[in-house]
Amino acid sequence: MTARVPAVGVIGTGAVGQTVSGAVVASGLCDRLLVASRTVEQAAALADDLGDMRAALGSPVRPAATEAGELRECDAVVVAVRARFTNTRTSDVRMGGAQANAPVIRSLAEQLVGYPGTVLVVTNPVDLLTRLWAEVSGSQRVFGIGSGLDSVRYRLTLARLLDVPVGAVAGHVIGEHGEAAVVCASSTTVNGHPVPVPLQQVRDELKVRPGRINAGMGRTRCGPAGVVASTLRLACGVEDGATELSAPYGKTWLGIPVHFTEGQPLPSLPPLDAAEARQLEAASTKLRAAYLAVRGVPLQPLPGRNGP
Ligand SMILES: NC(=O)c1ccc[n+]([C@@H]2O[C@H](COP(=O)([O-])OP(=O)(O)OC[C@H]3O[C@@H](n4cnc5c(N)ncnc54)[C@H](O)[C@@H]3O)[C@@H](O)[C@H]2O)c1
Repeated sequence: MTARVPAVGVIGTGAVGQTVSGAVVASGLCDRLLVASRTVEQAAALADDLGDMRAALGSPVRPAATEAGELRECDAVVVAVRARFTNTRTSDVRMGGAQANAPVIRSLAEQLVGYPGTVLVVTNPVDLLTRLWAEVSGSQRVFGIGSGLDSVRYRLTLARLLDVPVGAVAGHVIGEHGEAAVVCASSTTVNGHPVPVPLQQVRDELKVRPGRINAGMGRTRCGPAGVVASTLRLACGVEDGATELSAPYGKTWLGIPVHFTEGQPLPSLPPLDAAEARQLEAASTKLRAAYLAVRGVPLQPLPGRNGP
């Protein structure tokens, strides 16, 4: 196993990009952390701030600002960009970013065509935009962060409802990172034993939790950053294990468990009961249709230099 990864890149210096970068510096994952954003000023500012963190912690990670196209030398690149738009949706909220974010993802993926490292896409709607990045760039190791966060929230919620330690709970949320998420209750265990899952209470919490975090502090950032940081460790071969990632499945891309051994990914679907299998098929149908619209979004000039 690799002790420390040579270089990791982060594109986007907003809430998620900042928190991911801070987690990488604090954890000492890599030798160099290269950050890029819409403007060089944003990237330079984050690199300076991370430099302060590095000095305070004595971290080995050396941060530097760069441009997205220069990230080829990195072992892994995290994509946490967001176009400037106002999301007016009250349901299926993540889909609200499809038309605005697709041209940005397409443009960045074109700058990294054939990139051989791992790409972790965070930008929503993540299942569609991960697929878009993979198809535009032709890269083979492209995964989306989303179902891993849903699964962490599921295990936390179930542990609270059943009054057991979270580490005792094993279970997945797969499918779409959004309204069509599938809670794999039938294969969920506590200390290795099947348990009755209070599904409605779980679904209610999964639905309101992101909105509650957003309402309280503007954006969700620590949860996604934690999932990105742990996935970087798996994908870069620092440790073996599994997490739920958006990856090719059947005729679309959606969240499924992926097991990494020395950085090599192996997707594997958990056993599903009939209702869960139907829900997964519905998610797949929804994402296939939604992707057609995203793929048709033409490349537009990048947004101006004002704003986030
Ligand atoms: N998948 C998940 O689990 C999950 C969780 C939280 C957030 N998200 C998504 O992650 C994305 C980022 O969220 P955020 O809160 O950090 O957004 P944010 O608005 O705080 O930051 C977005 C960043 O992207 C940068 N950016 C915009 N256009 C760019 C371009 N062309 N090139 C480079 N950088 C560019 C902006 O300058 C800004 O630094 C959003 O789409 C959000 O919905 C996903």
